[in-house]
Amino acid sequence: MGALHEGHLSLVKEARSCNDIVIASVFVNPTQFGEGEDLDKYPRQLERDAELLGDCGVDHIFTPNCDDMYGKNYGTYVDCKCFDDIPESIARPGHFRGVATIVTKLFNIVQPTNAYFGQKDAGQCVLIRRIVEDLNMDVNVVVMDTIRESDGLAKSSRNEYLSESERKAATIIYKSLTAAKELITTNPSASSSDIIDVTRNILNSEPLVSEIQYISVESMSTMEAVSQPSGSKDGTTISLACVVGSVRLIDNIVLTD
Ligand SMILES: Nc1ncnc2c1ncn2[C@@H]1O[C@H](COP(=O)(O)OP(=O)(O)OP(=O)(O)O)[C@@H](O)[C@H]1O
Ligand SMILES: CC(C)(CO)[C@@H](O)C(=O)[O-]
Ligand code: BAL
Repeated sequence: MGALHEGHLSLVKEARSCNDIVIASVFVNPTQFGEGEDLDKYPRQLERDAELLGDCGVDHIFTPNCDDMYGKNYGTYVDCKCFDDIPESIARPGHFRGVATIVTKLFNIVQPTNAYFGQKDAGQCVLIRRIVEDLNMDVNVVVMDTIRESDGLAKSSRNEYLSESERKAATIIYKSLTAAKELITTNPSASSSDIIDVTRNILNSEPLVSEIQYISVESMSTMEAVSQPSGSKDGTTISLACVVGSVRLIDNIVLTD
């Protein structure tokens, strides 16, 4: 969606090193924003983005406007029902419908061999793999690790909204996730509810965390909640969404592979 940072550029660089032609899309997709969310204030800096993408050797930048993507009579949406109950979907109703729709449109327009996404948006990655499978799309989905600031905060375009004190406070997110990882490392049979309690207590220790929307331990391949990571046949992640000051941030880390 633009306002590019090293997280986005890591996807572009990997694409550049593995493909003949690289196309980057920059589009702030209105259908994935709910009412009262930050669609209008989302940072838009196309000139700077184009320079950064050029420096990474991108061949083409696709920057449609809203009318190009959703004309007057637009009426088709991709709705992945099995995603309705995951916490990010409950926190942002309609979000994944917007994501599934725009990604389907981008895939149809660009017809990529490989498409690159970031693990930071864990639910999005699982959703995209799901629509590719369900709708028989001939695209290889590649998921890249989350790129972080030196203090652990996941890079995000929304970090720009944080004041100085909120930016410092936001480091609690990664601290709380690494504490969860430590617990499962020292006690492999820990239950998800114990892991979530540890994470929640650490987040609650930071006064600038004004709301915890969810903390969940889930299967990495389906995003379904698991009650005990060691009992899961899949790898598991812990994901959370919280509000620092008035800025909503998400993050996740792998608990078990
Ligand atoms: N820190 C990061 N590390 C790796 N990939 C990332 C990172 N941040 C974003 N991405 C990936 O870049 C792609 C485009 O993301 P998008 O344009 O929505 O940016 P964003 O930084 O996730 O925005 P925001 O966090 O403000 O929602 C997505 O696949 C996303 O997962
Ligand atoms: C789905 C997406 C990757 C399409 O560019 C983007 O809109 C995003 O990260 O939400
Ligand atoms: N990558 C997530 C975009 C969003 O928050 O809408």
